[in-house]
Amino acid sequence: MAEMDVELEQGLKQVADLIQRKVIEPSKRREAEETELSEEMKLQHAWSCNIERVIFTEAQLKKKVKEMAIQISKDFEGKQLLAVGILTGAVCFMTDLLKNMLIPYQIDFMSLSSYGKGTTSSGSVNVKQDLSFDPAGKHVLIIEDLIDTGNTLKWLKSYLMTKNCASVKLCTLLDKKARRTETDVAVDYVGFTCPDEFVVGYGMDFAENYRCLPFVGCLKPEAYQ
Ligand SMILES: O=P(O)(O)OC[C@H]1O[C@H](OP(=O)(O)OP(=O)(O)O)[C@H](O)[C@@H]1O
Ligand code: HPA
Repeated sequence: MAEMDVELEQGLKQVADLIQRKVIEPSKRREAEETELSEEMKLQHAWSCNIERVIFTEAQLKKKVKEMAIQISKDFEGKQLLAVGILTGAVCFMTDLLKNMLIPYQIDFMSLSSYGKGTTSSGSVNVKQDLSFDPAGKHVLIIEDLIDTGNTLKWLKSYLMTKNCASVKLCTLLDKKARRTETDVAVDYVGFTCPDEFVVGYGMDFAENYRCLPFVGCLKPEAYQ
């Protein structure tokens, strides 16, 4: 069995054991059965054992995303909005953001990568999947989970400029300002400034894991080894 599968298996056993031993209260078990997992149970989630610290809780994310959706809806009112999500990290943020929008929009995706399995940018952007239709004439809103060096965004903005879009704006949930090397790229909507740590959860990964966590946190050093 792969190392991560063993960890997952162990995590699930821990949760089952806590329920069996009634460490988790019956009322909370009922909540879990009704699909609204309690905060404690979420922290017991299989991969949460590798989390050193929760940086943004689910409640904080929910509130911020709603505020952002309202602001964006006001700014794009009356415009043909095309929301372009950058796979894969932005999926959780994007779906929550769009669910809270008050105006109509179209959706498309691009898949880009510059991190691979590590925690540092390779510096070059790899297009794994391009837009599926022509964005010409549309007001494009790029939706990112996180801006780190700014390399991906700089490349993306100049790429979309060649497509005759009416405008190109950028929205990100997290901005790691301290790590920016591309300082001349404007970010139009930012959820939170992110500490200079490698973060996971709410769509963000380390080697494709942890995207499923409902909060944003940083990993224990041993989880990288
Ligand atoms: O500002 P930068 O240094 O360019 O980093 C930001 C990019 O890195 C992350 O994607 P990643 O390559 O990790 O792919 P993923 O979304 O599939 O996890 C993130 O979603 C951004 O697209
Ligand atoms: N977490 C996940 N993916 C990333 C990060 C991060 O902190 N920085 C750039 N890509």
